[in-house]
Amino acid sequence: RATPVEAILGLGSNIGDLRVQIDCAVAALHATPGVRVTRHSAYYRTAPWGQTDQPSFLNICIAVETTLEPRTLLETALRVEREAGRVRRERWGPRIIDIDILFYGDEVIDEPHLHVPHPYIGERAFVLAPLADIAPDRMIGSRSVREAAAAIDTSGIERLD
Ligand SMILES: Nc1nc2nc(S)n(CCO)c2c(=O)[nH]1
Repeated sequence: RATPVEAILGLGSNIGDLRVQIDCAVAALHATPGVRVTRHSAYYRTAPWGQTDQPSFLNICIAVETTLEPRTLLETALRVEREAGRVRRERWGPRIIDIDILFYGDEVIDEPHLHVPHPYIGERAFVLAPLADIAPDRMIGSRSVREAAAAIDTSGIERLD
């Protein structure tokens, strides 16, 4: 596409050196032609959501300016996960790195493996907390990210300095 659009990505890791793997994934995304990282949230240590008998996660959100189409951005995220050594096993099991596309401009996309805005944003404190650092005024349904982050139980979320 000719004009860049802002996309918001969520990254998580709960195996290995969490911070190194998150930082390497961000660097790999930034090094991708057509992707420029413009904002980075704080790091959060977060209790596992979904399958809870696994190690806690490190989560962030980043904003990127991208000229890649949504499907190509998804393929880029999957490539970065593979290059970090991710082997897709259990659907919600532990992983070296997980990259979710949370928003792509204001587009609504419902295609196989590509659902944007990400369906669980409003229910996941591990997404809302870092998201509120970089996109507090984005809307999730009728609420802003800021409002949703203030309303959700963040007892399992720790902001790291
Ligand atoms: N705290 C936390 N729980 C999670 N459960 C899944 S699945 N994931 C992977 C992202 O969908 C996470 C995560 O990144 N953080």
